[in-house]
Amino acid sequence: MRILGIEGTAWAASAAVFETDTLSVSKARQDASADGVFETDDLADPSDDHVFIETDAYQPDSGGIHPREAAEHMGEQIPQVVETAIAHAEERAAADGTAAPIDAVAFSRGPGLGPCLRIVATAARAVAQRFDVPLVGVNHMVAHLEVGRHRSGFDSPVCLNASGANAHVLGYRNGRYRVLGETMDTGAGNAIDKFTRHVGWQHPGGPKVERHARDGEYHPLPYVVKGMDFSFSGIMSAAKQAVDEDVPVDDVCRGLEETIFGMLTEVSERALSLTGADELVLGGGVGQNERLQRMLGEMCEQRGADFHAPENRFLRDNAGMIAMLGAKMYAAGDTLAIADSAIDSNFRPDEVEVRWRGPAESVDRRGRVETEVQGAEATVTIEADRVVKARSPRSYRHPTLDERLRTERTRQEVRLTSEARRHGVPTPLVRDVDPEEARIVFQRVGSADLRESLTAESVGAVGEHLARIHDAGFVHGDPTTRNVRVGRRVAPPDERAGSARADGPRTGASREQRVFLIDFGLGYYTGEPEDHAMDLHVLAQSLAGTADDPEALFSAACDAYRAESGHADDVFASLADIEGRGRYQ
Ligand SMILES: C[C@@H](O)[C@H](NC(=O)OP(=O)(O)OC[C@H]1O[C@@H](n2cnc3c(N)ncnc32)[C@H](O)[C@@H]1O)C(=O)O
Ligand SMILES: Nc1ncnc2c1ncn2[C@@H]1O[C@H](COP(=O)(O)OP(=O)(O)OP(=O)(O)O)[C@@H](O)[C@H]1O
Ligand SMILES: [Fe+2]
Repeated sequence: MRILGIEGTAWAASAAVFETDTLSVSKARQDASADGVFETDDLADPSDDHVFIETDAYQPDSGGIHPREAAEHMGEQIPQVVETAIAHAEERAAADGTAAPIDAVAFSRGPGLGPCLRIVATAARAVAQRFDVPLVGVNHMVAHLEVGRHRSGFDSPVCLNASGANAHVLGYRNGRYRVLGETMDTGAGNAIDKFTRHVGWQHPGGPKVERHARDGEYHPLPYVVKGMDFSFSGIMSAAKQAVDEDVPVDDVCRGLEETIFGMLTEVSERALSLTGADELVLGGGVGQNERLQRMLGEMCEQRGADFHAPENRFLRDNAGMIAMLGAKMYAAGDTLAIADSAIDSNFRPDEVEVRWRGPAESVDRRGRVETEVQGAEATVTIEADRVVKARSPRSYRHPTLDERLRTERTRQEVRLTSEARRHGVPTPLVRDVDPEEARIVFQRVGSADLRESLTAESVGAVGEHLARIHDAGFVHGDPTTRNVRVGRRVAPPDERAGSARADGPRTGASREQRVFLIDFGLGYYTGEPEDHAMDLHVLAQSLAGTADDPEALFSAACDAYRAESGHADDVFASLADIEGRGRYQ
């Protein structure tokens, strides 16, 4: 199969030809499910794919990307890169004797700058008509992560996308890519580029920051991770201020890399831990950064996961990834009529109905029985009646930042775990603490993580508990389905009358579950409705990553929250605001 791809969401006027035999993989799997025989040896290697990419980059004279100039660039360059790619496809077809040079045309449908996208879509429609082949509308963000999955051969990895206008962690489940965590403000590259504009360096800033960071000493900047979400705006203001106050620019660049990439690595590790996945792929232009790749590689190695970063030509915006995903979509019958091929400049990756992956595939690998849990931050050893949680050093992080995060979070976890209990929220008792070693001994609670016991009752209890701690003036910071333990409630003695065993069958309220909040390491004191709403947002995202009916469960949590909270209206107003934030400007 040979597919023509066209990309032009912002800066890269790009066209590509992707030719593959590997799509027989999914066909081989389907055949195997029919007759039960599946020979992996029969599969072609993705590195045997033939990929030709022709790109003309838009380079602003000064400042950042100007939408009008970018569109002018697309208008001038797209026809020419497309003709070059078509000529290449025709040569390939002549060489191997195929009648048609291409089987389909794939184009970036969004997200991106509207005027640029329209030029790309018009070009794609024209080529589809000229060769009388189907049109495939590709989500650019999903292409950024599928290219890594395809090249790595991984089954169902967690995907970190670090591009210019975006930054998010995703995993596939139940027919869609689920956003497990994302930036609450700008994209990773845009944040860096804003800083370099302030310093007076030419766009794009990423490679310059990388060069300068090599000679710099780490300069501390604010580190903001909330569950698997994160924010860059505070870091950027602090970085600009630092250069204005004569901190050497090389040191600020080093601080930026250590902080931003430390955060992206941490949230990736959280996503691996939440889902139980043991594969990570990287996508996006910022992914070309060597320090980021090293951090992710080191983190994965330490937890026994596999990591893959595709080559740079597939990381930055390129039509190769569009053609590659286009091929998968085409093979799955996912084509567009010209009349339905409108662009979507806010096209989110979780809106895409994924037809090229099987329903049985999932990033979520649950149900393993473990006595030692490799959490995102800590190793947790589970004993008969206690658990030992040790935040071991993370060698991917700068040692100063690592030391600070481990001690602060250990102290905070102990303080807030106890404080929540004082407000009537079930939490494990703290039996021992060693802040120097970042080690806590807790009472063992519950019989399963919430993700293995997802009912409206248990998720509702989480909503109620969150409302209580929020009214008490603090947040949990990471209320995912792994940070809640569920167990049968042990009835008080008077309810036990007539029952020989404390855990035997009983009636009424005594059969209720007890729902414990654990892992308060990211919690902090705050009365801001927006911070409280973030807890609910983190819960909603983790339900989307682990539950089959996330909406119903989340609404159970919201109902219980409303019933318990003294300021629910403000919190839900902020939540609507957080969820409605467009992040593709
Ligand atoms: C919607 C689409 O147009 C957009 N594409 C995009 O932003 O281009 P991309 O090629 O994925 O990423 C460009 C960004 O990647 C950064 N970048 C490039 N090389 C870098 C490096 N070595 N270190 C850090 N950042 C780097 C640039 O500074 C720039 O901000 C997106 O995918 O979000
Ligand atoms: N007190 C406890 N009782 C029973 N199980 C526990 C307890 N504390 C932790 N666990 C188990 O260990 C797992 C990891 O614990 P915890 O979330 O505290 O570590 P972590 O490294 O912070 O993980 P993450 O950051 O991925 O949430 C939990 O999901 C739970 O299964
Ligand atoms: Fe991109």
